[in-house]
Amino acid sequence: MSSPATGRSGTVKDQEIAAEQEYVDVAYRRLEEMRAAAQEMIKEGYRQAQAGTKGSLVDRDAMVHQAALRAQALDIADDGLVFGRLDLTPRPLPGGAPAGDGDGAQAPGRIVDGREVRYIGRIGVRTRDHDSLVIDWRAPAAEDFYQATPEVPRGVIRRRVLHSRGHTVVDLEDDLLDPDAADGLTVVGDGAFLASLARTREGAMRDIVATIQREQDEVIRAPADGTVLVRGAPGTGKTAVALHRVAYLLFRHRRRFGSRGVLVVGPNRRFTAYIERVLPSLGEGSAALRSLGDLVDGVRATGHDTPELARLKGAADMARVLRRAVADQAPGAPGELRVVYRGVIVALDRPALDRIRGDVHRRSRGSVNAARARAAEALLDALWRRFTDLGGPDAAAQSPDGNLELWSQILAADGLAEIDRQGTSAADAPGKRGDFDKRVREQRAFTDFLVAWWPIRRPLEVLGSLADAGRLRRAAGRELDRGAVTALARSWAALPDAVTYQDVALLDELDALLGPPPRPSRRRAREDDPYVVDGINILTGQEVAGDDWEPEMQELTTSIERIERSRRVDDGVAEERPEYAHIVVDEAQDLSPMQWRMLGRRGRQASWTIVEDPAQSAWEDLDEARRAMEAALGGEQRERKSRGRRRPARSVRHEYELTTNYRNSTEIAAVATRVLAMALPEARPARAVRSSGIMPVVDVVPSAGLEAAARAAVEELLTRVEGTIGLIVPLPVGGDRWTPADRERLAAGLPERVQALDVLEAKGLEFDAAVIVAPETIAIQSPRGLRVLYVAVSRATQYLTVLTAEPGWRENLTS
Ligand SMILES: Nc1ncnc2c1ncn2[C@@H]1O[C@H](COP(=O)(O)OP(=O)(O)OP(=O)(O)O)[C@@H](O)[C@H]1O
Repeated sequence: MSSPATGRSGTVKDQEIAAEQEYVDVAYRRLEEMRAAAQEMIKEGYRQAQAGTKGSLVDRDAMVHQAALRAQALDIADDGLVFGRLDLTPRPLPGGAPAGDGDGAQAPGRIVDGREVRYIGRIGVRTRDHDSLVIDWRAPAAEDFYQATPEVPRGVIRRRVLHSRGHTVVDLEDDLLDPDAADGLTVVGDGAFLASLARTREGAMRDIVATIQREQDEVIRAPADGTVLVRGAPGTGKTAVALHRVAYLLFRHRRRFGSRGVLVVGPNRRFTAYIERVLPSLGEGSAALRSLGDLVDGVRATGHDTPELARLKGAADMARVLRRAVADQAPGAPGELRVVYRGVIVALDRPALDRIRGDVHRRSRGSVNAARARAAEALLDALWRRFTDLGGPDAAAQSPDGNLELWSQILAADGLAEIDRQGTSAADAPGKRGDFDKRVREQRAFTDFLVAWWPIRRPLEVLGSLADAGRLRRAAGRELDRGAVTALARSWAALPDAVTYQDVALLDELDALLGPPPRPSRRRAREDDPYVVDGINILTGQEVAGDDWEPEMQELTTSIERIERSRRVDDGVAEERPEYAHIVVDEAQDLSPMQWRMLGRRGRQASWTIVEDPAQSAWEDLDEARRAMEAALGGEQRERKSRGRRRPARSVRHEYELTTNYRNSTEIAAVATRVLAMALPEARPARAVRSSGIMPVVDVVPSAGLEAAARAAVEELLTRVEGTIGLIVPLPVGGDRWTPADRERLAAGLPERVQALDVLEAKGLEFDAAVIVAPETIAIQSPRGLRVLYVAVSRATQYLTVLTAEPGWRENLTS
């Protein structure tokens, strides 16, 4: 029989802790040796470099890089290396479970007293003889730790969680899964897991490796292909699970995901700052973590649009508007082209030029900037046609030099460059197309026109040009009404200084339409290249290399540096848009169609993990966003193509629902459930598991006194909680109250652990205590106001204070 020691015998527990400490000490000693070996490898790499040959530099590069990664992973494991122990009925591992690339993937445990014992930890640790000391939590042999239940024990008799501080085991908690097989096993525990949920929040999310629950583990270990779609109410661990899944994928499929990269996308910068420590604490520093406002290199969103503007900017229609904007002529483009050929003036007027522009655009979608050469050829075609219509070839044949002098003067008077006279007397087939093209291309009148008429455009400049309401109206088509045009044009007057989160998706769309700026030309400057003017190739806008051009000798770099270099920023536009092997999208219910398009371009070959709670969505037309999501995942197309055939791996969908709320106390969850019932009567709330005995407070105060009451509530809470406090206010819609300046004033002089934020900024975050101001305002600020309020009231772990100016809201929230 097992000897339950819970609550009765501190001594038994102390003995158990001491025994575990001995084992943990052995693991740490071995970890120390492994760290020393990694350091030795780094030194060895540098020693090899001293040989100085290229080959040894490459070896050094690889060796130092690998060793540095290893050393980093070992350092990270230093805190709480071992956190779990399984005692199992001995049995073979499920045959041939694929081993990961990492340590300890298939390590069996040790046999002790007829039972198999496995220790689970942050990384795999083996003895010098390759016996397993600690199994990596992501390895197949660790699955039982998370998956076993009393109903399906999977051979597990006892599961033990070790709580440590640094290298010291401070507490234990056991689950007895198979009492019949537990003879002689001690079982201790006092609800440490639930207690850990009530811990103080320090403002940054922490990893949950030691306490991942079964339904969460299923998501973490879900297949690597296709799309994993995770739904769950606030606090069910969606974000935590998504991040642990990244660590799992990188461990089990290091080659596939490590080299092509994993992108984690969160709604805003505050959120990415909140979660940024989780992956490094799991030893994974290689995933790119970006907010929706930081996905385009060289651009940084500085604020949010009002819900109304956000809806306009996020709608799928905007893609058509931008396509038309790109096809419109650039600001300052000349309206007429005049060249002289052998004494004949040939001109194209605005309508003719517009037709040419339209034609070239139709053929150059996605590469508008690179189409300047095509535009030049189209202009030459049109000029030639015009010239032949004028009977030019005959005239030119009769009078090779014509009245060149006269036309030079006319051009100069118009501010156009003088034509180059050199070679004009050459008589090679005057009046023929080849001669015509050559001589026209040589004229500054032509080349200067080309540069101004088909400029290399940048996304920020194009979007900024739409601050001109006339220009935006031309691009708007039927997609935008008058009011929308005015509102949007006004919002873009702030560019390029104030880019919003929604603007970033539009900039990415524009970048995709414009294409990258033409590649630097490696063509040598040739005397006879008509498009090289003053050492610049005007088709590409790049300086042309001279005769002394040599391929650059690049210093050998680590692979990380090379990746960085390939994503270098040029003038606010990424040279190459990075594509990823896996993309994690958090708070996906809030992505607009335009944002989905932006992500789709980064994951054309990717598998996806999408995490969402439709009940928290601030987006009005979920169907439109859903269609955009499907398009981003490539689902729609592939479904059609694969009809009747096996679905390709990429389009496979795995759906999961998380059902337990680990954040809110049951008392706070009850308030959230009331708001959910108002927002979405048919929705199912998650089950909260921890009751605190602390009742939420709803106070009614006059509207004018809300700020003072909020300040007082925060000051009071500061005396009650040690951790973070969120002061959550309505959006600054209308612009006269709850502005960023107001929020700053509200938090002025308060400690850093108090954050004053608007309801949308609070998405995904959590606090020990939250003060929600004016729920009545939040609820009506946007068509989805009640869902936004639901987000706000589900942020706190311990204390919730709501301040309202409407007495009815006390009832709404509490009775
Ligand atoms: N298995 C677990 N063990 C310990 N803590 C957990 C566990 N699962 C979740 N948590 C904690 O619960 C809290 C909520 O998790 P998380 O923020 O991931 O939830 P969410 O579903 O993303 O919430 P929201 O929808 O509000 O963004 C976090 O503090 C997280 O660390």
